[in-house]
Amino acid sequence: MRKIILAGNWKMYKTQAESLEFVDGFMPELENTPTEREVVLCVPFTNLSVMAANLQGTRVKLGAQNVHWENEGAYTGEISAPMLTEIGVNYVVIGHSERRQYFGETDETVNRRILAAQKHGLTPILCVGETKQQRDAGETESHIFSQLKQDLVGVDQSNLVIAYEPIWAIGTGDTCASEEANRVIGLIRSKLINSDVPIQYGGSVKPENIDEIMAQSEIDGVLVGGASLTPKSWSRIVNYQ
Ligand SMILES: O=C(CO)COP(=O)(O)O
Repeated sequence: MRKIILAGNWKMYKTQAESLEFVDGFMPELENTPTEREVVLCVPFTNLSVMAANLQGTRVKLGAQNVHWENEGAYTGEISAPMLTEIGVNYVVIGHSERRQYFGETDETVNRRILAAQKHGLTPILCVGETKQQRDAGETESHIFSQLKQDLVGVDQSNLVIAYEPIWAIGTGDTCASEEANRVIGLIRSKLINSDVPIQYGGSVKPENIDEIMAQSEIDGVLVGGASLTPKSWSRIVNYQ
């Protein structure tokens, strides 16, 4: 049985005070969520400690949004895996398209970050996906296969989550049709050694489309940006039908 993982990616949103307000509003909504669904919040680094303290004893798992490959060193602005595990972080988003697009992340650095995360017991959420231009040129599959080939060198597939996030569907309201997301995710699965790796869909997931997305046979969860920021929409997502 593949694990179902519903993860919110808060990106660069919420102060500590706003995070705590979210927890107060959201936790009561989790009471009826089936226990086999893993619920994760990937929050800004500055909120990890306060969230760890406030989520203690709950079923919500904590995630970070990046990790460096060295344990320590002269890498201004970076955060290492031991720094995250000390706080109680379980998951880390790696290779998000925003990091690849704005911060020079390459498949080589993505691979190094995944290996470091796994070495320290963190579960990487590897993001892959194509641009609109690549999709229009019929290069969706070749691009994603190339990302997977490079990003997964030496990676332990028993402690891994993959998120398929078509870049053109992120933050645009333009969701990838759920059947198409299902098809691409099936193709991603066909390239893996371990076919039980949970594969999420991400890109304009909302209360209005979550039921249809989760009804797809290959989709094991979602990675959600905007709609994970309010208790109301996030609770509707984790409580999908
Ligand atoms: O990038 C995403 C999650 O990592 C998706 O963002 P949105 O849900 O806001 O489209």
